[in-house]
Amino acid sequence: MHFVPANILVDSEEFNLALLQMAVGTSKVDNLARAVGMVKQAAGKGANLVVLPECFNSPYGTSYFPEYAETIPGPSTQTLSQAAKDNNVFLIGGSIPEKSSDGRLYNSCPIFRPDGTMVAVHRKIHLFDINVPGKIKFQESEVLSPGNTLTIFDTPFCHIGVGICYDIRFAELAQLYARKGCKLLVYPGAFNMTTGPAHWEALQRGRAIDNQVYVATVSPARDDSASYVAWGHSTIVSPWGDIVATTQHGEEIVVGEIDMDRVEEVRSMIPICSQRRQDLYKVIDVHECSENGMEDSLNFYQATITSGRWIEGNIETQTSNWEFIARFCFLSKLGSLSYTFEYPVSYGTQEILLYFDEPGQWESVYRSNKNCSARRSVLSLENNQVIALNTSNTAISRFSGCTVATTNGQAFYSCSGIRTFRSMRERWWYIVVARCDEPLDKVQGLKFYYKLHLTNGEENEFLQYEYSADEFYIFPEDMAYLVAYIIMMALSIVCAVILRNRQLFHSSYKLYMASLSLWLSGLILLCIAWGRYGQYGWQEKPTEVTGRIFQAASTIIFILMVILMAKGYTITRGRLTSISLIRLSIFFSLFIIIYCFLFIWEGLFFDEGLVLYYYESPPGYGLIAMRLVAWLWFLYALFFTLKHHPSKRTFYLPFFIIYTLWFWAGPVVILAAMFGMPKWSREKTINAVEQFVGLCGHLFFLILTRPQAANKNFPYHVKTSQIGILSDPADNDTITGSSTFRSEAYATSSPDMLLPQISRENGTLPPVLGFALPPIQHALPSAPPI
Ligand SMILES: O=C(O)CCC(=O)C(=O)O
Repeated sequence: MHFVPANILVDSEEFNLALLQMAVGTSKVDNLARAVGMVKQAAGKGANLVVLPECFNSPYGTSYFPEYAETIPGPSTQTLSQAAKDNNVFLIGGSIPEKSSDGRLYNSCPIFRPDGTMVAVHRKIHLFDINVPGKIKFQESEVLSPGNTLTIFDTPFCHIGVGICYDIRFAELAQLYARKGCKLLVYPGAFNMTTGPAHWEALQRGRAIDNQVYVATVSPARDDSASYVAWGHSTIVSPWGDIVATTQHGEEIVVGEIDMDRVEEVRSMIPICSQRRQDLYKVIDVHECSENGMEDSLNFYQATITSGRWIEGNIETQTSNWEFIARFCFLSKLGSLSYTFEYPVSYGTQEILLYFDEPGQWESVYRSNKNCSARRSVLSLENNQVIALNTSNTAISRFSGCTVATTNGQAFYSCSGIRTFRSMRERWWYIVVARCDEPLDKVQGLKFYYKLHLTNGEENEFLQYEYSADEFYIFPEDMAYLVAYIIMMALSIVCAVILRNRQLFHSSYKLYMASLSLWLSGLILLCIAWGRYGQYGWQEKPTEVTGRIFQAASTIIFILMVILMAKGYTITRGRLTSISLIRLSIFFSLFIIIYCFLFIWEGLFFDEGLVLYYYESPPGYGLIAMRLVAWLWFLYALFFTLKHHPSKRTFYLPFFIIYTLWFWAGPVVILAAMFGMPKWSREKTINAVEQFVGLCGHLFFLILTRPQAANKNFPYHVKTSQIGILSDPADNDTITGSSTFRSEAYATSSPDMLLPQISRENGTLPPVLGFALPPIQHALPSAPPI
């Protein structure tokens, strides 16, 4: 299996932590070699987790950072990755000056698993800018930029939160780490000879006692000749606040045992977690906070809000004790699910169940008749597919990150945690909340608030991080089409102006412009929706649906235009028969109604658990059928128009071929995608094809109707001002009747009356705005006077 939560390794209550208080010099190569040697020694001492100090590959100081900075991944992280792998240890790589792709510098801590994979990089969040007059002045922000994210990673032992040096002064960060389930906080640091003796140990013990977690700090060894003299004293403090292991300031490896039972013991003796007055104060991770945020988190509503890769909602059921809440497609070395759940303790133990897309898993339970226990039984506890949301110390509860809080006299479980997923191919995971141990005679249903954040890869991977893998590339696809459409819009406006000056700006061309504008507006909305989704992780459904409604309207108008032109409207005839108008009205009303049904169906009945595409629905099939009926109508109309006006075939032949392909391309690709394509590639493929088909439809129209002399297909040869004259309102209802233009209306043979601007020498129209209008093509018998 390629997609394992990181903590599937054998759970362990105790592990050995080694702090490498190493001497750092001016040679990066020597520093790296020294670090590798010390990692090996620490592993030899039985360490499972090894930590390097802040700035271990470069001297500490703002003047050194630009010179020593390198990219991540880069030479230093490659060396560390190999060291972690060679010694089979988790390795927290202290910190190194990092140069990012945009040229900014960060103080960054890379973290590695025992297989050498880099699982996270923590960029120092709080920059060390202080001024203690006469003692020390330091201004990291002169050269460094701050990181913007909290960093927690999974080990088989516990979740670990990471900060760098000055970060330890911020109690809120440590509180959030603890609330998110961390039982060990690690701070590579380099305090100095002023603040070191005064605060180093006190801060560390404070963070440990406040949060009842282990805290470890790791300093470089002291070098009195350096421009910045480090304090040393790397230390491990227990949740009780006592020193587990420490040292002086020389180079040394400090090893201490971390015992998870000690955390639970301290927490049960002094239960500050459950005594917290969250009704009076709260520490909030702002990235987790939507507009309503945590303030509403203890209110329970019937409604479920499911939006984007941040997913938030409240569920309360009367009888059901197994509720599907979200799905996500992972494809990365580092997918993650961060969760917050809150629910009344009186509801027993609710569990998170994680299913994946194998036949024996999701397919065997969703919409099946199995009861809750049978559905739960397909999951593997060893693979951490069940997370019991309570505070007990069993294997499935221990890492749930739950505490008990009391609000208005009612006790609530408040749980926050992270699970990681690694996946070599696109794989869906389905998240369910259930309560299967409930006695059958006393079904109470479920009641919980939830907030999930599902991500793929590293946070700086804008095109992937917030997107489910089935949605990768939709945003860049749409942006590329947007550029193409903006160019096409500009060209179309130029052509429209030329045609208008020539009095050839016909209704059919206006329909084209309307369709183009709607498509472009829809595309802009889609780009906004997908772009903001990628940036913030909240799917902007209303913007996206409005974009799609605009594009649906564009398609309907375009089909109307194509059928009208096939009927010869504005080309060989000036008006439509009343029967035609009635037929068109009925057909297009039906088209609009079916589109409305599609959007309503999608809003009300779309079943996320079945991974359907919105065309896989009765209205979706109805739309495909309508498109094919429209094509038959188009054929029929074209046949009669060509029969009566064969001279127009230079326009109608390419028109027929291109728009036949246009009518068929969408349905064929949609059906092929529905029946022959993996589910995770459908949405992006159909999106690309829909945009491409839309683009081709508009582009070919623009090409066929471009007002240039070289355009032999140009369809319009009657002025807009003459349509009224040429159409005889008294006449009705037949395609060949006098509602059609008389053939001479677009013939060269009546230049004086109909096309007075024609150059008498060569039969071409004079150029307008640099374009020359096409030559008149039809040499028909001389015209009777109108
Ligand atoms: O907070 C302090 O006193 C020292 C912090 C420091 O040295 C650092 O952030 O690198």
